[in-house]
Amino acid sequence: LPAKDWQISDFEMGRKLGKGKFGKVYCVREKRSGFICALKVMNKKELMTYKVEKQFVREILLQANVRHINCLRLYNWFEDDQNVYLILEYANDGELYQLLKKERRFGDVRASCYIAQVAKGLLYLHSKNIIHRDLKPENILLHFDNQIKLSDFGWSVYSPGARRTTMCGTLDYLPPEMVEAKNHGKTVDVWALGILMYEFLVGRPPFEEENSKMTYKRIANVDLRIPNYVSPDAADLIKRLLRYDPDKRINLHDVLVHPWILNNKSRWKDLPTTI
Ligand SMILES: COc1ccc(/C=N/Nc2[nH]nc(C)c2C(=O)Nc2cccc(NC(C)=O)c2)cc1
Repeated sequence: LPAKDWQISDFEMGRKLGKGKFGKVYCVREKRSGFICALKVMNKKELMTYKVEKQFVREILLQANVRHINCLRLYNWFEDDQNVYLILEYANDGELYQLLKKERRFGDVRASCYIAQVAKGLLYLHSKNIIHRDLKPENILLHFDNQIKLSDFGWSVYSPGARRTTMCGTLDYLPPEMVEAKNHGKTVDVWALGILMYEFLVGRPPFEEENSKMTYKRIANVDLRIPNYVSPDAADLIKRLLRYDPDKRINLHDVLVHPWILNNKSRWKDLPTTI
């Protein structure tokens, strides 16, 4: 990363955007240039207790080299005695999760607009041998004009021979090969794209159960139930994404030319931008 040493006094602190897993995020303005960005402040002691320094280093190394319209930029980072700071791209409309909660579920036009951009972001990451591995509405940020930004690369891995890690938080997005602790590759993100698409259209992930044993079971059996209000094209793509066998899952290039994407593309420009 460029040598320029940043420090907290280089920034005017704006509103607190929210609390991430290991730190707080603020909207800030860089004093000299007036540039608006997001500053993620992570307490060093906390990082130590949670033993996530490795994850933090990984987040920096991976995201610093990521340059794609659908991936949130990490411009730089710096530290002082108490904290480490990530200087991140600012996405105006925040977590997609909030919009999904508000709307309950998305129609085909909005869902396909977002799924196409997530697929493009994943294609780019996979082309750089980065597997995201933690795709979920909370990790997707919205910018003007319904622009999607994949964020939170703390769980991503560089090498294709991805190490199996225990997932904190939701199990809903785990594919069978992770549930059965087999080795896994980029196709874990294709499975997660299927979960995300189902959640956009139905308002909840497909294998959600009140306890994790049940969720595991339903994932391992790909016990998929698609409500009949889901359009046939959408149902077809969901089934092609949520294939048990990773090698049988549709690839991300074919997602972008699937009828559900092509038939809705012309109406993306008419989508109201989230206020
Ligand atoms: C509470 O309403 C909100 C509306 C918009 C935002 C915008 N966040 N934008 C961001 N740009 N770059 C980064 C990194 C972020 C970010 O982390 N936002 C964030 C962090 C933690 C929680 C939330 N919460 C929500 C609702 O978006 C957003 C944040 C909060």
